[in-house]
Amino acid sequence: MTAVSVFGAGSWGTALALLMARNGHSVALWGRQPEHIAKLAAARCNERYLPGFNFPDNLRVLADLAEAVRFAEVLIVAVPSHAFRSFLTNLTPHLSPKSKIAWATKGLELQSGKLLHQVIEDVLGPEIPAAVLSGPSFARDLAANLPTAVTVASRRIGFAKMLAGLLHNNRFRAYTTDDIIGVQLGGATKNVLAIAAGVADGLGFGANSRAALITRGLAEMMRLGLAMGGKPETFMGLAGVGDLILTCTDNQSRNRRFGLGLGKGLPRDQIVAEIGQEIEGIVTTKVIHQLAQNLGIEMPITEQTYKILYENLAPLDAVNNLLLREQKSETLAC
Ligand SMILES: NC(=O)C1=CN([C@@H]2O[C@H](COP(=O)(O)OP(=O)(O)OC[C@H]3O[C@@H](n4cnc5c(N)ncnc54)[C@H](OP(=O)(O)O)[C@@H]3O)[C@@H](O)[C@H]2O)C=CC1
Ligand SMILES: O=C(CO)COP(=O)(O)O
Repeated sequence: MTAVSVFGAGSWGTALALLMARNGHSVALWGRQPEHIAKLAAARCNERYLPGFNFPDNLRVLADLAEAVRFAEVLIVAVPSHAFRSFLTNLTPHLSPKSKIAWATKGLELQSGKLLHQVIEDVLGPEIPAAVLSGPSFARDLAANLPTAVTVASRRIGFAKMLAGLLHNNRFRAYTTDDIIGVQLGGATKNVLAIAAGVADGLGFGANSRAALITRGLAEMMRLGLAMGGKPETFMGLAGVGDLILTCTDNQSRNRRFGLGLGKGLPRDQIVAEIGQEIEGIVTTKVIHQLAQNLGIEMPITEQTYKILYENLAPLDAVNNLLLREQKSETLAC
């Protein structure tokens, strides 16, 4: 039995806390709003973000950050990417020399374009053991104990294995790798492509378009990922094509639903309000588009998604822009 603290009491933090508590570990789930945490404590369930799944006795909820850090050496961050650096800064004074940090956040830092392990190095230094968890995994499916497989990446493979061991059970497989860059870029880029897939479906373009978009989206993900130092096999694995397929094809995805709304012509504010949860791909589209420009990498689907989100391009015009591109070789373009 190991003590683990999970930070961020949204849908994903709650699902991960549930998983590890069900595995018999002693788990603390921290959230930033004392009123929200009081409701979780009273209901023994997260009615706001993950209704219908009761907390086991070995899952405690906390609103005190220092107490949550003291509770465990293994700390798992599940706050959105826009809050990542500020959250780490708040965490710093409470860490012990034995603290190990993992994150399940999918995204990059907007202002700097940095990967989140670089943000960890900036704020916590290079010595702290660090690992990322990613892959095709909707919070509700995990909470419902439906079979799920993910990837855990760390440059310290011993820590990756330890974390995978905390998560692993007969319904949840956690594979390990040292490709911390590829795993993060897969998880970030798929959210942009899920918005694009939603747009295509919202426009009523159907199954052929969706399959083409996923496949050419994977080519974009790989071009960027390889240029930034990720390994090809990572993009062909759970954290790459696995999560891309999941998020582009199932309406549990908030990024896909956001795109669906845009494709149907609904006002952006209305879609965001109706979803009522984090839509990481909105900010990530901006970051990935900037990275692609800086590195001179062709990412046409990302570019058109960027234009829809940030330059008011009509979704139909964005699709036409993609279809009207010059004819080219499929493999050379990758
Ligand atoms: N849901 C899923 O299926 C999966 C999500 N992820 C990733 O997990 C991350 C978290 O998303 P998810 O849980 O789904 O989002 P939700 O919208 O379900 O919850 C977001 C949570 O983050 C909290 N939060 C927001 N800002 C801050 C902050 N500044 N400091 C601390 N906490 C903050 C919110 O708190 P409050 O309620 O107080 O606003 C809320 O608890 C994202 O990067 C997402 O991509 C990864 C895999 C699966
Ligand atoms: O990352 C996820 C599943 O792997 C969740 O996707 P959304 O953030 O689009 O809901």
